[in-house]
Amino acid sequence: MIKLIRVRKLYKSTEAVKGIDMEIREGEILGLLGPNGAGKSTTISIISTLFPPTEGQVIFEGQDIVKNPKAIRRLLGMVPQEIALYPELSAYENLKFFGKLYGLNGAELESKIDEVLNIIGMSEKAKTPVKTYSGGMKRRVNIGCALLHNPKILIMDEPTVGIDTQSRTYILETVKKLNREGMTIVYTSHYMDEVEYLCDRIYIMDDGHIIAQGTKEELKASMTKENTIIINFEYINNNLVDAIKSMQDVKSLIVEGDTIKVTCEKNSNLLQKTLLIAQDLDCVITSFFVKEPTLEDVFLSKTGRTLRD
Ligand SMILES: Nc1ncnc2c1ncn2[C@@H]1O[C@H](COP(=O)(O)OP(=O)(O)OP(=O)(O)O)[C@@H](O)[C@H]1O
Repeated sequence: MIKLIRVRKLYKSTEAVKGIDMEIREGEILGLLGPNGAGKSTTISIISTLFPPTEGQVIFEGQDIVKNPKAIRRLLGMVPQEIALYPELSAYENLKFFGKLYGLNGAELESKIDEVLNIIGMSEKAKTPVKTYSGGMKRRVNIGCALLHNPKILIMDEPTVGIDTQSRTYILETVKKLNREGMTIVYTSHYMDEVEYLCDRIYIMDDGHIIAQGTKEELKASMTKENTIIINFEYINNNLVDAIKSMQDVKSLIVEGDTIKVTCEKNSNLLQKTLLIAQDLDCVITSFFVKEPTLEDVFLSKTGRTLRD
């Protein structure tokens, strides 16, 4: 649907995006995951034609939108990171203002505002000034403004930063629902769990580069040759710890209270062997599980840093 080809963006001396290739496919929720300053906002601003790249092409249905931004503008909804609302006006009045900017009027505008208020769950508070809303409610109205003109593609820049859990859940479910109804969504975040929950495919960005891409399953499978097993015992003794440590393929072992956390080579049958050792030493296991790698682990393995560093 949209292809970025060797896109680069310089702000004076800062190279924010360093020659990236990216594809957005029709009907998907695409995630851009990366820490602050990775280049996510710059990338989606270029896709939204807010400004052109310094170099590179952005192709939408055969047309280079760097040269012809109008080819995509009416089809895009952009939810900016900053709240862009008039605080003295109500949700209804803000939506009316933005709807008119999109060329909507009269009964069509009124019915669209009703529909959007319903989608964002703000019908009851529609007539109260925005300045009295919680952060989460403001974010929801911010999203509503981008939905008025029925965009085919919705681009969201960290839409859940600094809000309460209830609004966050509401926003995530709204994104899923919009996508189920056919909207293509580009979702940027530095929250790994949100991207993991929502997105079909993910690009992980860092320092202006794409450092990994794929479905979450592909990303996790590609990053690790290790498994982490967590075993809780009724009681741990030194013999048990020594016996587990001495097994081949054990890479690290951490004891925390009556819990042992073992990292080992993938497919090394360590869990079975550990269970046998515990049985031999009469150590009672109360529970155990194999920890799945997370997207945080992917980022860590590629950069040596956590997403929050
Ligand atoms: N208008 C600007 N002028 C100069 N430098 C900028 C400008 N906008 C962004 N940058 C720099 O470009 C780099 C990428 O920023 P960008 O906002 O695209 O990253 P991001 O991943 O979206 O992070 P954040 O979540 O903090 O916005 C950063 O080093 C940032 O300081």
